Amino acid sequence: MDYNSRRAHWVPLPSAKNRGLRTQRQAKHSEAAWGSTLHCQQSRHTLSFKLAYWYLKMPVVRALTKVAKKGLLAPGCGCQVSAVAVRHVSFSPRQVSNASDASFHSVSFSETDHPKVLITGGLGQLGVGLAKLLRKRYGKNNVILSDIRKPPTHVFHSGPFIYSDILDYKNLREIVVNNRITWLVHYSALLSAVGEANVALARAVNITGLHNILDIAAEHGLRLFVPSTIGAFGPTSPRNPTPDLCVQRPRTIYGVSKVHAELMGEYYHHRYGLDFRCLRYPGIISADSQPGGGTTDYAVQIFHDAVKTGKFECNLKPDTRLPMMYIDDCLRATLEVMEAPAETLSMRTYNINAMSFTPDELAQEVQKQLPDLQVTYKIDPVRQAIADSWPMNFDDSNARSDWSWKHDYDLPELVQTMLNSIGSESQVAQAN
Ligand SMILES: NC(=O)C1=CN([C@@H]2O[C@H](COP(=O)(O)OP(=O)(O)OC[C@H]3O[C@@H](n4cnc5c(N)ncnc54)[C@H](O)[C@@H]3O)[C@@H](O)[C@H]2O)C=CC1
Ligand SMILES: CC(=O)[C@H](N)C(=O)O
Repeated sequence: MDYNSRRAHWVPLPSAKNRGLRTQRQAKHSEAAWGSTLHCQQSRHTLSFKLAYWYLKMPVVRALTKVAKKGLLAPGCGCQVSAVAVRHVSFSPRQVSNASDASFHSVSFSETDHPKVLITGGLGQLGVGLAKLLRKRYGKNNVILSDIRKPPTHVFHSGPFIYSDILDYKNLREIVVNNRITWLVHYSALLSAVGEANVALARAVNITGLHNILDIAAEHGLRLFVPSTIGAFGPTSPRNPTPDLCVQRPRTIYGVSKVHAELMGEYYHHRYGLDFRCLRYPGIISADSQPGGGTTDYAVQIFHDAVKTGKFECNLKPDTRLPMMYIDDCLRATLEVMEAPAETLSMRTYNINAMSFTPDELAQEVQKQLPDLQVTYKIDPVRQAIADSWPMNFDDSNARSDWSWKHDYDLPELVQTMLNSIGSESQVAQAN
């Protein structure tokens, strides 16, 4: 499906004619200039010229180039320059033409049935759980977790793990090529609160890193999943509920980087046929993995503190309403949207939702199970300002109608599941 849908969605370069060119000779020069502009734009990325050299040296690509050149230089029949020829000769999001991708990296139907998945930033709150789910479905060795951190022993022994820094383009490409990756799940990011504490790093990881990912995915014909977030909206967005399409003016570097990711992914989809898929996650709540420095982290911490100490100090005001989701729903949604036939996706970026609550409502639900829990409030002004600019309720009707998204966990099930899980963990810890 991938390769065919890429072809179907592929949008050609503006033809020489459209760019107001008169002769084929000019057309040829213009194509070269267009290509070199792209190359110049990429000049900050190391290896660009080396790769262009490598590309020209490859015999099959060279042959394709010849054929394409013939197309461009064909006698003046009045025909428009062939889109395919243009694509073969000069065009690439980074440095390798899509034509060569089609020849060397196209995803066959059988590979699509059993994707070979790479997860970046896989040691955070969500990656290990996603790897577990995908490995169940596609086989242990078909899902590679990666991160820049050292994996804990149980993760290291649970399936393939590899070091990958998304800021290192060459390292990423090597992993994708050597492991014949067909799907890329891009989880690396700095979340909202840590992002505000280190804007330069957040910009590098969330924006420059994403550029590497997009180019790798486009060059190698990968299906690419990049999560977005409720944080991609801001104070001028409608907040109750927030639809898929509306004003997006976030006030955090995290939110800005995620809007950038949504737009770049959709642009690459329309421009190069990249099979980009994106879900805007609410705050995700999980028992056996810790959140990585976000605004919604309180909704995880309350469970641990309730079980361990019976006391919880909340860093958001009691009436701060935010959309939330249990991790199993989030991971299943990710799998479902990745498996959804392309024709069911009327959009490439969808809101998904499950529930919406305030710290006070969450505390009351926990107190139904643990009546002695004491909750106090000590507001973190940074997190509070962020939360006040985010959606209170999320409209995910498009996901529900297009690819049948449906959540399983509401607030009572979430609380019960979290307490059971953390309770049994702490019993095991005490027994040891
Ligand atoms: N957890 C949540 O509530 C939500 C998460 N998301 C998105 O889902 C994705 C995964 O989220 P989490 O697992 O919660 O994030 P996390 O913060 O727990 O994990 C992110 C991972 O990225 C890694 N990383 C940082 N710099 C890197 C680099 N240069 N190269 C490779 N990896 C690097 C970190 O080591 C970390 O393990 C993120 O993109 C996040 O924005 C979106 C909405 C909600
Ligand atoms: C909702 C998110 O994207 C994340 N959990 C955060 O709070 O930053």
